[in-house]
Amino acid sequence: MELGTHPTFRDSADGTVLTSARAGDPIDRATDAARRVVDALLRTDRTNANLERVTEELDGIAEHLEEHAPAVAERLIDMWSGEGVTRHDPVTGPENAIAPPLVLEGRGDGTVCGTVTLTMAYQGPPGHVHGGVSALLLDHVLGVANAWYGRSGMTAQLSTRYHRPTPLFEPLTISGRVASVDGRKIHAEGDIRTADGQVCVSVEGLFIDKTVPRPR
Ligand SMILES: CCCCCCCC/C=C\CCCCCCCC(=O)SCCNC(=O)CCNC(=O)[C@H](O)C(C)(C)COP(=O)(O)OP(=O)(O)OC[C@H]1O[C@@H](n2cnc3c(N)ncnc32)[C@H](O)[C@@H]1OP(=O)(O)O
Repeated sequence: MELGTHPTFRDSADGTVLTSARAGDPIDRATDAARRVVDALLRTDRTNANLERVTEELDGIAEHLEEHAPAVAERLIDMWSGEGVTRHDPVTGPENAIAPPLVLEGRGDGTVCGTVTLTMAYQGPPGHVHGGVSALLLDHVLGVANAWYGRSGMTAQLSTRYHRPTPLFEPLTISGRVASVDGRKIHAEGDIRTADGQVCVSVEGLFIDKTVPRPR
């Protein structure tokens, strides 16, 4: 999706979903299964006697997928075309097992937001979200907020304030918006809140309008 075709708050309805739907496609179902494996590996008994067999089976699955994979250069072109843009990123991408995945909606006031519950794979301090993961989520949400506003840019600076530990296993609302634009400089801000509205993390980001060419 080129930015020119990306929905903005001026021409799209409040509540427009800005991320790719997690569909029933085989790739989305396989990626969901991979997320489940990551979580189960973190939770399973460390002395589970079947871990050798688990390793062999997972290696077998990886080998099968690799045998059916086109060259990286080819995939890099294909994944940046059409809806691909929002299918593979590490925050909202339904095809990326690293992504929670976060679903984002655009609001009529220019804000984008989404709710997500993070599990063990995203842990930093005991029972809480890793600070780098919070920064990753917010960086991306600000990027999508820029697109919803009608601009796009590279992150030049992301100032992050951690107000209180961010809980795992609880719904978190992540939101972002453009605060101001000054030529090529896009100032955006956002935060992560608990269900009762407590701010855990807030960010201010400076994005510089610059188009990085996509592989062709
Ligand atoms: C991504 C777009 C996708 C669009 C698709 C739309 C669909 C929407 C769907 C989904 C959204 C996806 C959302 C993704 C979000 C993720 C974003 C990232 O992860 S980005 C990767 C991490 N960031 C980098 O790798 C940057 C590395 N740095 C650079 O490339 C350059 O330094 C860059 C582009 C930031 C600036 O370089 P220069 O050469 O273009 O511009 P100069 O002249 O240096 O700066 C311009 C002005 O900005 C100031 N400036 C630059 N960097 C600054 C800084 N760090 N702090 C303060 N000011 C800075 C300068 O002082 C200058 O100001 P004066 O015009 O003189 O007033």
